Amino acid sequence: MAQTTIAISSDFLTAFSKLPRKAQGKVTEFMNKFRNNPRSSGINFEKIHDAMDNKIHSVRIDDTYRGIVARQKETGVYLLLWVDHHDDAYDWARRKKCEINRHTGNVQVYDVEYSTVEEKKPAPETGLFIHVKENDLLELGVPSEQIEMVKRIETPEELYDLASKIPEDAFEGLEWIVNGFPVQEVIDLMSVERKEEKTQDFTEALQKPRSQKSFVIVEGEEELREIMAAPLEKWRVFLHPTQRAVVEREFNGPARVLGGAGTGKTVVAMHRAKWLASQMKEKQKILFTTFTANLADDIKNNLRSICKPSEQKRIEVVHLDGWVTRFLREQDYDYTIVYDDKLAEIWQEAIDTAVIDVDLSPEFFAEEWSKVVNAQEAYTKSQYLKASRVGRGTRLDRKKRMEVWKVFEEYQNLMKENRYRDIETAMHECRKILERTPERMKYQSIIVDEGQDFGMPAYRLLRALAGKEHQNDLFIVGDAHQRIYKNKPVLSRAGINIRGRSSYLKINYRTTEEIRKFAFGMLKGIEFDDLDEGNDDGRTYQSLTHGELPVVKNFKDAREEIDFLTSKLKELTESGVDLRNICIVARTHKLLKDYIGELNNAGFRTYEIKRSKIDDRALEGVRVATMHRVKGLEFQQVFVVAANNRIIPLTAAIDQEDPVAREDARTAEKCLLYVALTRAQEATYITSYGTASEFL
Ligand SMILES: Nc1ncnc2c1ncn2[C@@H]1O[C@H](COP(=O)(O)OP(=O)(O)OP(=O)(O)O)[C@@H](O)[C@H]1O
Repeated sequence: MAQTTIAISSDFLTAFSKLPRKAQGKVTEFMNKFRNNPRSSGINFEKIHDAMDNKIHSVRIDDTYRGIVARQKETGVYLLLWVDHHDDAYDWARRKKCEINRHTGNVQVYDVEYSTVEEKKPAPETGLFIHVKENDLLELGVPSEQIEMVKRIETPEELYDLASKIPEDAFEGLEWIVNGFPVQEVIDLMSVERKEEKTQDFTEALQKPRSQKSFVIVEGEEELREIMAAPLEKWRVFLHPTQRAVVEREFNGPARVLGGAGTGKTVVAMHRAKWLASQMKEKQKILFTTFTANLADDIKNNLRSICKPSEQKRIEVVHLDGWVTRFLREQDYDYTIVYDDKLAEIWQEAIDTAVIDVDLSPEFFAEEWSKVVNAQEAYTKSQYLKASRVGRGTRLDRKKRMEVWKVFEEYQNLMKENRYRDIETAMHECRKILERTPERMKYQSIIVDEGQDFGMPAYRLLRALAGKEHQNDLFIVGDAHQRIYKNKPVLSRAGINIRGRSSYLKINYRTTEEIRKFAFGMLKGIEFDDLDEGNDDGRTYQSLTHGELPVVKNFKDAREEIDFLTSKLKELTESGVDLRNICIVARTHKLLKDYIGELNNAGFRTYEIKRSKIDDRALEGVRVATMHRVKGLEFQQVFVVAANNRIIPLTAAIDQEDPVAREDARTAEKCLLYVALTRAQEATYITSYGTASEFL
């Protein structure tokens, strides 16, 4: 007797999630029984007589519910495909086939009724896929029985209506084509993991990454319990082949993964951490680091839900500033790291103290310090005088540079006197300590999320922390389109060579295609880097879902805007949307406070998302956050409010005397809007009053 393999499909989990809680309990109970012995008599494993596929059977959950299972007898594979009321489950099952695709080698579930009832008339000239050769459709994974049906599709809407009937992977390929991508490019994308040998053995076919996008093999009781506990958190179980290809790969050195908003970069980074941890030797450790503190906490929680305790204990998750502060404290380093307002005060004092012959603003000095001194470690006068100023817009001749240096000298003195450090100088000092003590603890692997926001000192520190280049040393995910802080890294200049180890994620799992396109439109005409020396045009990128276009509204005054907002919130709650899944996003904290006041007055409880606190969805209230704080998060509905002139872009942020810095700041403001809009899963509203933002 062949060994038994039990796998659950993604669709089964979706169907399961829709059952009443009591029925879910029964299904879970059944699943345990089934896992122990699918052949036991209590399972009531029955053939469905008029089913198209003789592998498809029903199983009895209770008097009301039935599960649908495909069995390949010879291999002992059981695939749990669906669960529903008796009649509905049978209806679903009758039309289905579960097969290994002859061309792609993966397991597919699809509808065959259409191909038998359709009249055999020629496909219309206007068919969306009339230009695609039959062989190419087969290569994309369209089952031969569905070729005729696909050729008859005339509009994108017709294609979307067939989503549940076409195999998931083939549907994805067809959607890429509808969105204008060349057929060959789509075939290449879809066959990322294609192996030549084809199989008719379900056990083998389930191992293909393309099958693992839709099926998970149940290994043990604990794993089954966890899958069933959060059936809609598909990211924990099903990875896209393009995601799996970077998660489970041995890289000979640093690797970089780019991808637009919502393409699963964080998901990939987390699975990568788990995968590395699962094969690590005793005492080896992984550092998983991000730019923002609240995201690090989120990641910590999510890792807990996918990792075994033995894996978890090898992964340290901390935002890099937090790591630096802790490390320096452990070294008895007697300095406090200071930010924004405090730093601005020190710069002003340094300018006031130094007697200089140039008229430049505190912002100029701060930027020059970061972009030239810290970026190139030009900490002495002679180094600064020689340092490259490429990327700075204000020209400084040697004489002016010497004047600027006087302020830098004062700045360094003041920082020393007050026992202060800016974070980038602190990172530099961490690295120096590490270099002096090479035997000190290093990380076997480092994973970086939000890689676009780290600067050069951060990457040099990470390079030092990972030690000499080695297998799987650094794994960096990021997206320059979401750069909202001032840093701009060039990995190669920090000693991180990713050549030949670079990938793109192309599917947006979060937002609708309509929101994605609208948000991406904000960035039109801007050139973005790839965190290294190349560009990233973000072009090959699409969403899996569709919905309404973003709603853009301008009001006479703030009162009218808030009335719209509160009436919309009422409408949404009445239609069943939970306020916890809605986020109101404003450009500044001051504005946010006004909205919180207004919302509270109107009877809405609010929950503000803060810097170092996760968005705890157990707590009630409509979410409110600044644009910076929503980075990395997601909500069903997003309202970007006060999208007014002088607020987006924020005058204070773009008011820079250096022309390059000013242009960068304008780009960062657009990126902020892009980030805010792409947090939405289903709908976005952008409201303004008075004169609307010039970006709209
Ligand atoms: N393989 C997958 N299956 C199902 N859902 C997925 C998958 N990969 C990602 N997702 C979902 O897509 C959404 C976006 O994922 P994630 O936050 O990792 O993307 P990201 O690229 O890091 O986004 P951003 O850069 O916008 O912060 C999340 O809801 C995540 O659960």
